[in-house]
Amino acid sequence: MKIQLALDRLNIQDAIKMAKLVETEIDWIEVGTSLIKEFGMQSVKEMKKAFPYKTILADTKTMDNAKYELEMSFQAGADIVTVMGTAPLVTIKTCLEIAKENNKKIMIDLLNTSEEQIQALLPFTEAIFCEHISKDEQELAGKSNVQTKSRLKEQAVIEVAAAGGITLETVQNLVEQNLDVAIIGSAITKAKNPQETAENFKKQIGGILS
Ligand SMILES: O=C(CO)[C@H](O)[C@H](O)COP(=O)(O)O
Repeated sequence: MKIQLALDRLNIQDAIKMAKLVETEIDWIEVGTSLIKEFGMQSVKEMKKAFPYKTILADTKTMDNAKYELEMSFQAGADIVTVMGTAPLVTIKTCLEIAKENNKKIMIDLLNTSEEQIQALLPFTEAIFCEHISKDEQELAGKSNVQTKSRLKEQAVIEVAAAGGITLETVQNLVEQNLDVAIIGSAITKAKNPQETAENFKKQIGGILS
């Protein structure tokens, strides 16, 4: 399982510093929606410049304007861009086309996506699917990833990620389900010792698989 470091609610320089601290323990770097909203595509450009050999995910959470938003993100240096599963199918299909033209990928964020829509999306096997519990659901409705039981891998040959409040304790649940990407934000970025925490995540994931 890969670790995607989610960088949110930081300025660009602090986000780069955080990623440098844990660079060797993580696989992909996510430029979080909050950075993109606050600093625009500059945040993606600077992250790619600082980490040219890492996979950079731009968490644009695209809902519309697929061609414009994806081309802009890929030009800025993103390797993967997110689109919401609740977006119209034509938007998601266009995201896939633009990603293919650029030899890049998309991640479909399934936050609040109906079962019917998920079934319509499963044939898009080139995409990565993300089971996501939002900040508001975590903080205001008491949901956590320890409850996530993804059925996606039983239904299609796809890469599946999980996001939302993942901790050293709850990551085991994802490993046991054979998920492909653990998206981890605050458990690392807000830790007293981010480097040690990232190392522990890596050990935890590696330890269970070996
Ligand atoms: O997409 C996000 C917020 O919308 C975050 O990337 C995701 O929730 C991971 O961060 P954390 O581990 O802090 O929940």
